[in-house]
Amino acid sequence: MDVLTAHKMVNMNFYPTCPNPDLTVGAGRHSDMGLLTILLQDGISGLYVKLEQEEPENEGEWMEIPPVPGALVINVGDILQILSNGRYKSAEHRVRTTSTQSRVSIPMFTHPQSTEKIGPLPEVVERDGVARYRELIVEDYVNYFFEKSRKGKKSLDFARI
Ligand SMILES: O=C(O)CCC(=O)C(=O)O
Ligand SMILES: [Fe+2]
Repeated sequence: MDVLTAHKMVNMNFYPTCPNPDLTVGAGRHSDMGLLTILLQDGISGLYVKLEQEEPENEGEWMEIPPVPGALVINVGDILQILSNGRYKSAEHRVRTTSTQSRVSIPMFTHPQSTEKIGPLPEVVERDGVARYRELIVEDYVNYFFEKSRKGKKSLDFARI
């Protein structure tokens, strides 16, 4: 792996109002698969990010990411976590709906080409003294990611040594 070419994909999400938001899943808890996600939210809140689990007092806590006019949300994805040997952690997030306002969001996902072989970058492995993820072909990770019903960040188990 010399140079990674980042591919981009833009999605548009529409979350209609739900009479009982507690009984609906807007977007279930997941991490994005790729490198970085650049997310534009409209003015309606609903996005939550799970706080890092290394801090035990925060275990299980979700933090709301309120929309800020003119601001973009940048999320780290699983493949960046693998490349950085775990230094950058992919952000587990979910979206809740509301009973009063529908919501639109536009994420732009970036990811390496599907034929690319990736793994923790050698410089980082040398520094850390250990590789925490194995080498894999991006396409295999993509397939695993979409085949498994994703529970939070479970899909990263595929790459973990
Ligand atoms: O609607 C949002 O704010 C986030 C959407 C999302 O997580 C995704 O499309 O992967
Ligand atoms: Fe997402």
